[in-house]
Amino acid sequence: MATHTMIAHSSSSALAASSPLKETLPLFTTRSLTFPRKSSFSRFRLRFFAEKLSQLDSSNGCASLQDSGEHLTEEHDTKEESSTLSITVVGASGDLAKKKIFPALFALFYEGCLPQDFSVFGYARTKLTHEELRVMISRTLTCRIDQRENCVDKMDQFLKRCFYHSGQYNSEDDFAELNTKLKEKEEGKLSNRLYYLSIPPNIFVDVVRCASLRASSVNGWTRVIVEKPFGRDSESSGELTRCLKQYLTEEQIFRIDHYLGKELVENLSVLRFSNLVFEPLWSRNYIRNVQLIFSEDFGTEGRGGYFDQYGIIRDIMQNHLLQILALFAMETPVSLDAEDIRSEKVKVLRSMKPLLLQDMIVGQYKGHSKGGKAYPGYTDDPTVPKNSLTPTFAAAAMFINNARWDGVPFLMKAGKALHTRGAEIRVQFRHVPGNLYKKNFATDLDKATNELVIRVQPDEGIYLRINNKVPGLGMRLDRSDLNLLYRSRYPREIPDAYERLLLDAIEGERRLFIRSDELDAAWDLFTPALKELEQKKIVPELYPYGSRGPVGAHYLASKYNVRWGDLEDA
Ligand SMILES: NC(=O)C1=CN([C@@H]2O[C@H](COP(=O)(O)OP(=O)(O)OC[C@H]3O[C@@H](n4cnc5c(N)ncnc54)[C@H](OP(=O)(O)O)[C@@H]3O)[C@@H](O)[C@H]2O)C=CC1
Ligand SMILES: O=C1O[C@H](COP(=O)(O)O)[C@@H](O)[C@H](O)[C@H]1O
Repeated sequence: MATHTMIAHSSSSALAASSPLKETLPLFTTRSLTFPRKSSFSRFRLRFFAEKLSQLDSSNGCASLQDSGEHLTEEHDTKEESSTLSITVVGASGDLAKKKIFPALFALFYEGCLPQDFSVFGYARTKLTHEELRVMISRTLTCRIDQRENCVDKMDQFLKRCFYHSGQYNSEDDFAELNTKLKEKEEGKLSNRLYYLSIPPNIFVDVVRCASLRASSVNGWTRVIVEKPFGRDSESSGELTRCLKQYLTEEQIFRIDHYLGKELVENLSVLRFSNLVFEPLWSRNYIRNVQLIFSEDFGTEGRGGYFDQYGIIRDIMQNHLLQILALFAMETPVSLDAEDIRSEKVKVLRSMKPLLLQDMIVGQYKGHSKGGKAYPGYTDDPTVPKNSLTPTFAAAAMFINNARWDGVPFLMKAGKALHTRGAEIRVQFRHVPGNLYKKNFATDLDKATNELVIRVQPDEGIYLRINNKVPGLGMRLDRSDLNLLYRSRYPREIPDAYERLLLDAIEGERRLFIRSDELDAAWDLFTPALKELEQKKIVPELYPYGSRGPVGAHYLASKYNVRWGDLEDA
């Protein structure tokens, strides 16, 4: 086994710079309001400082901090001026890079969240000039609604910092050339380098090998953001981790799950741990079931080739929904530090029962015509085999074997080509014992339990469904929502998940990235059922494009005496 690592390849000062200990955050003391080096300091804490200084303006918290130069120490200024950040987007010609990564980087620049001295490199095989890359990127850049005035100038400034290098993913020479170009931009300053692997997973290791051996920073940190999928099962995921760790330390690997960067997912812990009214209810004593629901109103159009190798369980459930579940169900972490939170997530994942085939159902969408328009079936995609059994829909019931959650079904449902697009967490509470008002409900009492809904997207919001009296002389009860709709409460645009996660990676904040033991625990829960599904060649239930999905999902829920909450909203 090769023993090179980015650290081994670097000088001793690089070793120090990339050591986790070096990235430990200095503590805030009231004696002096000294800011630590910004690049090693989480935005989370910078906000804390900023609030202390009453300088947080109405932006997302970065511009005000850049503007607060007079409060920074000389030491900070010197370090900031003498360091550079190079962000290399590997797979720059691809869908994700264009759709999400470049726009997120621009948004960070626009908000003043990137360091003074940064450059962005695109790397891919496609032959492009710097100018062609800039034209490509410029098509997807947008400005925040409330600050449009200087948008064009800002875009120009950003695009001037963007460069392109064409190369093969397995060529050390091509990465050595990239290294030369990066060094030109870095001008001998302390250089921090971030690689974003926006490429298919089969070339992750090649890129990491070439980048680590030939294009890692010699005097600053080098970090690599790895996109999903992290393997197809426990074995392949373990193998990927082993291969990556030949070249990188765990601290250098930032495994991204972009759902963790979504505003409402971030808010989950705040809701739970900062409101006395929720935490006491957060257990089997009061919660009847929890539902994690993801739906898209479009199919796998354009991504059929990728999707067919993975399917909806690996694409959405094993990562996005399971991560939300872990945050929802974990015990209170010792602190908000990344390792404390991630350790609690691992604990709860390891307390879960691996998914059983009898606790899941799978579906696949078929072609459908509606309003004179024909919608294709999954297997109509030319990149998908005609006899594919890959699920585009799945529902599953999972359980946590610990004192808090014993017996509570956690139901997941995820599907493509459904009637609507959305992601939400639904918490259905138990009945009020000996309900005084049993006979005053017009509807079935079973529907009259409280429900807390955290709507991740679209129309981000949190609402609590309660029972109330209908005004009038009679005594009829109704259900209403106490509704925190973000659009009304916070009219400012919510940053995209990729913005938050990119900024965190730049700042070395690992809280929202997946640690390797979390990943192992997540795969252990799904691998046996996935294998059985494939070995037994289970045929998915067909559902029409644009429908509510297979009826099997209702049978699964009713087996655990649950009704899907989203259907009652409809
Ligand atoms: N697109 C999305 O919405 C999402 C994507 N992801 C993940 O992000 C990563 C990138 O996704 P996406 O941009 O859609 O991927 P693409 O298929 O668009 O690939 C990105 C780039 O990689 C190169 N590439 C593609 N296929 C191969 C191949 N077989 N061998 C070598 N190079 C190849 C191409 O660049 P060139 O030919 O110029 O070298 C391409 O532009 C993937 O891991 C994906 O799973 C995760 C969440 C959402
Ligand atoms: O990771 C993925 O996520 C997207 C959905 O992301 P969203 O932020 O638009 O909700 C999904 O379409 C894709 O299949 C999957 O790979």
